[in-house]
Amino acid sequence: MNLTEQDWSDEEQRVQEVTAKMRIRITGLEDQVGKVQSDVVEIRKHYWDEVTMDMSTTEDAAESIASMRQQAELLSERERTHRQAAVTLGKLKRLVNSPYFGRIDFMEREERQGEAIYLGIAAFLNEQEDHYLVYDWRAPISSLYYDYAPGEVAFTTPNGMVEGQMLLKRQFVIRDSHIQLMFDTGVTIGDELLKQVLSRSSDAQMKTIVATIQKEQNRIIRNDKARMLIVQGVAGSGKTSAALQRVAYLLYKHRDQLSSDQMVLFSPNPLFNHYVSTVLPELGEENMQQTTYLAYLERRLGEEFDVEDSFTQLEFVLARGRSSENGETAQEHIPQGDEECAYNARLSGIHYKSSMEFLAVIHAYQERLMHADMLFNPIKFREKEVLSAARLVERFYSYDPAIRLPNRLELMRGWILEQLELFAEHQLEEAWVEEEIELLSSEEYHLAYLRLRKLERGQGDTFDDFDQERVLLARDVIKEHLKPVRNAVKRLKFVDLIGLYWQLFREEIREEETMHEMKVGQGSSIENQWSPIEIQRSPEENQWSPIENKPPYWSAICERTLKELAQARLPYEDATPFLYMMEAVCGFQTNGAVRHVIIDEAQDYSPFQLAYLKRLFPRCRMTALGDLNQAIYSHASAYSEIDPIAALYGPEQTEVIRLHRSYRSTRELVEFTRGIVLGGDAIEPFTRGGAKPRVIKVSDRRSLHSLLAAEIDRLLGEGYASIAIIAKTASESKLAHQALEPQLQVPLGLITKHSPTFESGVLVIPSYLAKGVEFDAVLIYDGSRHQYGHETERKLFYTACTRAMHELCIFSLGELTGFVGEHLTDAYECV
Ligand SMILES: Nc1ncnc2c1ncn2[C@@H]1O[C@H](COP(=O)(O)OP(=O)(O)OP(=O)(O)O)[C@@H](O)[C@H]1O
Repeated sequence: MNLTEQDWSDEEQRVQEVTAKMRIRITGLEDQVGKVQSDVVEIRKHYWDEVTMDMSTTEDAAESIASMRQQAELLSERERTHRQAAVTLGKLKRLVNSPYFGRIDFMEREERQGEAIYLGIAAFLNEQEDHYLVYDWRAPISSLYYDYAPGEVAFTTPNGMVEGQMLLKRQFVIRDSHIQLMFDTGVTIGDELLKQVLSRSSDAQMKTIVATIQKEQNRIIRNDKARMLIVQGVAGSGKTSAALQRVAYLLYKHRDQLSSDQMVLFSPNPLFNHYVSTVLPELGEENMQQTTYLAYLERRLGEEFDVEDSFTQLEFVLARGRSSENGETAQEHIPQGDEECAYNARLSGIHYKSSMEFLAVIHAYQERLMHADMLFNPIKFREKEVLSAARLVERFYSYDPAIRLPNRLELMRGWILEQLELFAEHQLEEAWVEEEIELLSSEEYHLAYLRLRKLERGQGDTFDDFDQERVLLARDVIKEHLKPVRNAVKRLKFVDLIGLYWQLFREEIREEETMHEMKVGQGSSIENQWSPIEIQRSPEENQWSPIENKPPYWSAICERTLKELAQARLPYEDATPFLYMMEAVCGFQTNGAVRHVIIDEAQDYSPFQLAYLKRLFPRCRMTALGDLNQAIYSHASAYSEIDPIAALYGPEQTEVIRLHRSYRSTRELVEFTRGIVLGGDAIEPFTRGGAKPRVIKVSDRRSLHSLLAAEIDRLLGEGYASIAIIAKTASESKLAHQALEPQLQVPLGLITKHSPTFESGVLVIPSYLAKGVEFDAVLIYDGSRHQYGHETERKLFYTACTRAMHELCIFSLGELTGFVGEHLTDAYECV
């Protein structure tokens, strides 16, 4: 389809006309924003001058309040107008540079003439506001651009389906208000433009893809039906991109009911949060809430526990077989004997505690606690028991057994607070109270005296001041000292949650590990006490355990769990089950305000974690984006066969969309990386060509570092802006950074799990932190069999290699990893 000179000139003229109108609108809006801004300043400055305050009579007071309200309303109306005008101005300023990227000529059925529809990142109307010069890419009619080639087409509007013919489809690249590229296309979105976009240099921030959204990605973006939308997409297939455009789409479509703070994105790490944070603002939308699952766990459990993060857990798992990563030749270290047992036990524990089976165990346990086995911390005050744990248990089971656990605890809370009141009365004559009163300052005495006078008012002179004052002060002292206990009771700290979790693993506890040795603390408040009592049970009851099918290494799992708990440490695999059990007992915390939850890298969540999130956000729709080939954690993945995750809301409410085409990397890179994983044949490369990956074998670390430095120089010389040296672990990254930094002419960044952001340039990054992000060139620090030898490391290696957009180079200290099998010999160059 050849474009004529006339076409170019007509389109260029239209761009000039439209952008001229935009400029006029911008000038008008700038004036308006300036004026409203000064109105706001003026109103604020003279706020009280305009308000008449007179409280002498009821009428005057009412009038004063009305005048105050009027002034406040005026201010907030002006502020709102200012905000709206500023937002529109921002959008127009972005539009004027590149007003649109696509055109479709659509002729509705029964009509005789087509209409040219121009699509941009925001809508723009003519002066009379009765005709769109530019349509928003999210408008119903715009879906034609993404879903169809010219021919018979249809789109859905709130009033039903509209059918017709697409007569023309044209794509533009417009910069600085001039057309740079323009072509007509016969396919949905022409590959030419996409190729051009993808061959750009990568950035430390993700870009919007609205001009080149692919048909299958559009299905994700515009899906409005599924309660649970699961996307299984290969590396680089645009899952994150589609998810972000989806957020923008939903905010547009439901703009009257949905705001950005009702949408939450769960990212793999804080670095990623920063990486995606500019996409929505670029589209003129506010960012949704962004968090990580880890940050959530930390918020809920961090006060009481040292919660392990997922990266530390992963580092533990990856440490298999490596005792030293610092030496010239790292020693192969195979765990032996007890050490091996401990390693395997942890793996088995990680797997089991993340499974739906363990979730079912907690449900069964919850049922059990309705009738037996509940544990409480005794209520203590000044080292003495006010209420023993046995007394609390007795009280708990005296309530109607049909009452749910959280409601029963609610009743318990009220009862304990009453008991504390009675207890306080009995303390009035205690010697410690007298001692505390003597230590009070004269100011506190004086305050007590004033309060006493107030109490005595109107009661004659019958009081004995001295006695009354003493009682008053004593009450104050007791109240103050009991405050932490009362607060702890209000927060349900009398429930022995640690003991309850421990009880799940109790059978295997060895005799000599008595309760006393396991106490967490010795403080005087119930907050830091852990002293569960033994409950008298019949022998049959004692044998009860909710865990029927015990996983391998069960007794070692129990032992480890107990030891960690005793030190107030919560391994990552225990954090979610603990939280779930805690809420099953004390009541689930839910967030009903959030309407959309987007989970990126969903394959890294266990079925258990997703079940927890479902509970946490009961009114939300979920979008889960993942790739089983990038499941790097040892726990069961919610994405294994997609079954566990699909079962979450049931088949009627679930939709699965698969993306097979990879856009990030060149065809050569995809042809190589897909050979690393099993079933990789289904991964389709996009037709952007480049150099084959290179493999460089070295015999020692010294040559590794000098060859790496030379490769970095070469890549910088080629003009690549972002180059990552991907090491397997944090310690390997540190080692690489230390060795390479002195050899480079440019700054070398080191990314750790604490890094909040990253910039373009050259950096060293551990493999698991590179998830979700991309670089122009990737250098695998050591892709040897020694580093990537175990089957569980295959996906980590694949994830690292798939971060590259244009170039990939694998260095290997010794024999190359077996994941690059013989079938791939032709797919790379050996240097
Ligand atoms: N339709 C598109 N138009 C332009 N670029 C695209 C398109 N789809 C994807 N891309 C680009 O491909 C790259 C990979 O996209 P993205 O990070 O969203 O993929 P992903 O599936 O989340 O990857 P991974 O699972 O490997 O992290 C990005 O640079 C993105 O901009």
